[in-house]
This record gives sequence, structure tokens and C-alpha cells, in this order.
Amino acid sequence: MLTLDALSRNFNGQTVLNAVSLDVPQGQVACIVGPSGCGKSTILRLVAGLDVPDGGRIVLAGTEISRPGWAVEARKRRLNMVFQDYALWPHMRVAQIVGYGLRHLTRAERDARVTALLDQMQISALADRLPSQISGGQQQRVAIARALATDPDVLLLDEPLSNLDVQLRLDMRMEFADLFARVGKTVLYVTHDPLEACSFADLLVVMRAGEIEQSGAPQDLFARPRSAWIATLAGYDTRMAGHLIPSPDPAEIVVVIADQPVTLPRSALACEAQPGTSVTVMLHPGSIRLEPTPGAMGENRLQGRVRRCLFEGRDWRVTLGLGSAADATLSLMSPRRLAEGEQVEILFPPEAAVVFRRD
Ligand SMILES: Nc1ncnc2c1ncn2[C@@H]1O[C@H](COP(=O)(O)OP(=O)(O)OP(=O)(O)O)[C@@H](O)[C@H]1O
Repeated sequence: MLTLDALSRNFNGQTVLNAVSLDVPQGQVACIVGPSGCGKSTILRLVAGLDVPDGGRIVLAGTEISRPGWAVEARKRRLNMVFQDYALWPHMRVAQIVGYGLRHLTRAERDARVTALLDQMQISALADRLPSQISGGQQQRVAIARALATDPDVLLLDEPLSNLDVQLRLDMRMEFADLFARVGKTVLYVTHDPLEACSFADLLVVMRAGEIEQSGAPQDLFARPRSAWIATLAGYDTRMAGHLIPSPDPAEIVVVIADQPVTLPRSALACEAQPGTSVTVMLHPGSIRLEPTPGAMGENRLQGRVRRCLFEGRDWRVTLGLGSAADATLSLMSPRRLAEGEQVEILFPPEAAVVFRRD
């Protein structure tokens, strides 16, 4: 288990981490996501031993490794880090780079381990190349092979895919999912892309302004985001302003959006709220339909008029205006083009919506 216990860090009087607590069980992959400057890399640097906290402590496998004014040296921690720019030594060959941390072994032992690692990362053919003679994706693999060489308990990765092109990023997500499952290490992975994180995270940790806003299994977090901001990260692109009116059933809420009532389960509401409260109803475009879902019961319906219809490569992204209210819009993906000004009815299942108080 890797434990961050009320970890705090200040720079020049500014709080960059504010009492961050997190448990990552042995062998699990935790992905920290959040906007630039929220403190993600600061956490990695503290865990790596490149920095010391101002408050709290870090415990690895039951042993304290960091607290204010004291830290186990970085090289004595059983962890390795893969940096965003890979930090490969330019004058060394791939096999030398991977074997660098194994100089205490005999030549034969080291060679065998390096061969196995190159094989595992599918870069055996590159053993004699310099970093300048291999691609970004290959450099990435070398950096990971080097990090795995000393068999650390924890692997730290800081935005490892950010320098790769879109297709390679997608391929590497799959590779990471396989690799992490195979090596069984505890992994702390920093990214600003929640969809990248979802591919392989056991635990998704959403940070904002130096604090953890929500953490949990990606599926749970995406199904029940705790704030409108996390819902946006999770792809709930459609935001509709409305207000609550009394509901005849205590298990449900009724929200009026552009004069049209919709009924939702009370569990859709992220906080306590009384009738009259202004709320934002959020939906994933994928859960909004133009035709009734066969067999679905109790779908909500809203009438709207097409404002814009933009082609997005496969489907059309349609923006609808609802009623006369300027702020009541909705976007959905349609397999066919809709004409601007066309009147349409959309449907969505009640359990697809999440609702937040609008302050
Ligand atoms: N050594 C330092 N001295 C002063 N301020 C620092 C230092 N390191 C980080 N900061 C500040 O702390 C805040 C958090 O930085 P951090 O690098 O952890 O953010 P991040 O979430 O990793 O961002 P990014 O996604 O851009 O890498 C930023 O405002 C940054 O400017």
C-alpha cells in the first residue's frame, strides 16, 4: 500500500497541496487527473523523494518514507519514475540505458535481465541505437524498461504520452493496460486526460486546486460525478439550466427546463436541494436519442429547435435550443444531418442525468 496522509506543500506562501490523502493498494494503478497547476506533479515529486512535504507524511508498505523536514533518499526508495520527456541519456545505447541501474549485478546477470526487458517492451532490435536514432514511442518504451529494470515496488509516470501523436497515444493506452496488468506494480500515473486514465486506472483521482475532489473506480466516478466540473471531465457535455418543483414521489425529483418538466431519480441530485432551487442538469450526448429506445420505459422528453448541426467525422453534433430561454441548450450526436430551425423531440433515460445546484 502507498499512503499519502494529509500531504501538504507550499511554495512562496502559496498552498499547492492542501492535506491530500490517498491510499493506493499494492498492485493497483492510480491515475491522478486534473488541470494544469493543480498539483499533480508535486505529488509525484514528493513520492519520488525529489521534494519534501510541509505537512503530512508518505508511507510505503508500512514504512514512513517522507514527512516535513525528513525523507528517505530518492535512490533508496523502491520506486522509479518515468518523466514526460523520458530523460534518456543521449550518449548511451538503449541496452546501456536499460541496464544502468543494474551495475551491481554480474555482466551475465545484467545482460540476461536487459534482454528480457527489451523483449518485454518489444524493443530488442533497438538495443544498439542511441536515443536520437529511435522514435518518440520507442523512447517511451526504453524509459519504461529502465524504470522496470530494478524491479521497483512502485512505478511513477508523469504525463508519459503527452509527447506522442494521437494514434500512438491510443495504441499506448492499450499497451499500458496490458503492461500494468502483467507487471503487477503499484502505479501512480499523472495525466490531464481523463479518458486516457480510464483505459487502465483501478483508481481515478480527480484533483483541483491542490485538493482531491473525488476518487474511486473510473466507472463509479463517471456514473456519479460529484461536481459539475467532474461531470464535464467525464463527457457530460450537455448542460441545461432548470429549477426544482415539488415531486409527488420522494424517490424522484422534478426539474423544469425551459417550461418543460422532467422526472429524475433523487439519486441524480449531487446535494440536498429543496423545490425552487436553481439546478444544472447534465447529460452525456451519447444518452440522448431522437427515437425512443425499444423497450425503454419512462424516458424523458424535451422539445427543441435545431440551432446548429456540425459534422464530427462520424456523426453530427446537433445543438438544440429549448423553448425561448437563451441558456437552455442541449447537444446530442445524430447519425443524420438535421436542418437548422427543425423542430425535434429528444428522449433520454432518467438515470442518465446528473443534477447539481446552480449557485
Ligand atoms: N519548485 C517550485 N517553486 C515554486 N512553485 C512551484 C514549484 N513547483 C511547482 N510550483 C507551483 O505549484 C503549482 C502546482 O504545480 P504542479 O507542477 O504540481 O502542477 P501540475 O498539476 O503537475 O501541472 P501540469 O499539468 O501543468 O504539469 C503550480 O502553480 C506551480 O507553479
